Amino acid sequence: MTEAPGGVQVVRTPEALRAVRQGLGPVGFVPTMGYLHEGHAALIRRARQENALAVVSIFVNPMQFGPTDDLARYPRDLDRDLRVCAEAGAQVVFTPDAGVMYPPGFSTQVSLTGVSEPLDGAARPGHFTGVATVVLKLLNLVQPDRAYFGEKDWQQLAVIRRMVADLNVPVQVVGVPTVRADSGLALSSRNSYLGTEQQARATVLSRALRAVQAAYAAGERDTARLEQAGLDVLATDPEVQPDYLAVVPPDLQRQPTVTPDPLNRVLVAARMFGVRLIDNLPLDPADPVPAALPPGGPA
Ligand SMILES: Nc1ncnc2c1ncn2[C@@H]1O[C@H](COP(=O)(O)OP(=O)(O)OP(=O)(O)O)[C@@H](O)[C@H]1O
Ligand SMILES: CC(C)(CO)[C@@H](O)C(=O)[O-]
Ligand code: BAL
Repeated sequence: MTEAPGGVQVVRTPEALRAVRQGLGPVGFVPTMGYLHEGHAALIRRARQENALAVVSIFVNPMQFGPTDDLARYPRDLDRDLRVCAEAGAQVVFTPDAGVMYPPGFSTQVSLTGVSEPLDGAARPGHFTGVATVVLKLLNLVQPDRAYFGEKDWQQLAVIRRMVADLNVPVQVVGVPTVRADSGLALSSRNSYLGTEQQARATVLSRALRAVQAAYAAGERDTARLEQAGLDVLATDPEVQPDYLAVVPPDLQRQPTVTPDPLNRVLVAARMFGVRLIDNLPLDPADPVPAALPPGGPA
């Protein structure tokens, strides 16, 4: 165990983690892949506010990357991350090596059907198996009372809620609203691949989502026509290569028409300048996400 500037304890093994975790009050846990930004800081601050101890993990999980994904070039800066963690109030950072998480002989995978299948599940085969497997391992290692995930990764949040409910994992999953730049661009570690001008162009994603919200507010209830309102905006920039733009109910299974539900969502994934970006918004901006009705359905 080492102590970084700001008083954060850095631990790299399950044994050291168990030692710092022992005997303390409620633990809030924020799993991340590092290269932290204000979106991560919002999760960490919330974890610290609601718990005695805030633990952050930083682990670029190879299992959730496909063979053509950006594992090798994924941005990393541990010193800067430790400063963000300290400023946001984290007391412990768990940053294991891949060999600690996946020692020789590792053979287990956690796979979900249903909520993990459409959208990013279809676009990134195996991705949610990698996410579910590592998140269950991290939850077992940290044993938090609450775990915090961003709504920016809406489908991931739904997958984790489903897994936690299905496998009786004793943790409360907390979703945290997406933090955006003033331009509307959702903050994301992968934005660092883009220059300033390219980030300005990438606001086309959130503008497309808002066009769908506007069509819904104007009374449109046909899923394909709602989606077309967003696709028309994406088509204004020839750089955009959409993977999907989809209007979905809480279980993420697309239906021909929309039935009112506060968890209806519009999600987009697209490649721009060689970078894959995702974003989502509620279909009706007047709908807050109800605490008792999580994405993925009631537990
Ligand atoms: N803008 C944001 N607002 C709120 N939470 C966020 C935001 N961006 C990421 N998160 C959340 O932070 C956690 C860790 O995410 P991760 O480390 O993959 O960051 P990321 O910015 O989403 O990276 P990437 O660019 O790889 O998608 C996840 O629960 C994710 O949903
Ligand atoms: C939840 C997570 C840390 C699992 O590797 C990752 O998918 C992420 O950062 O969103
Ligand atoms: N935030 C999602 C992590 C990934 O794209 O692998």
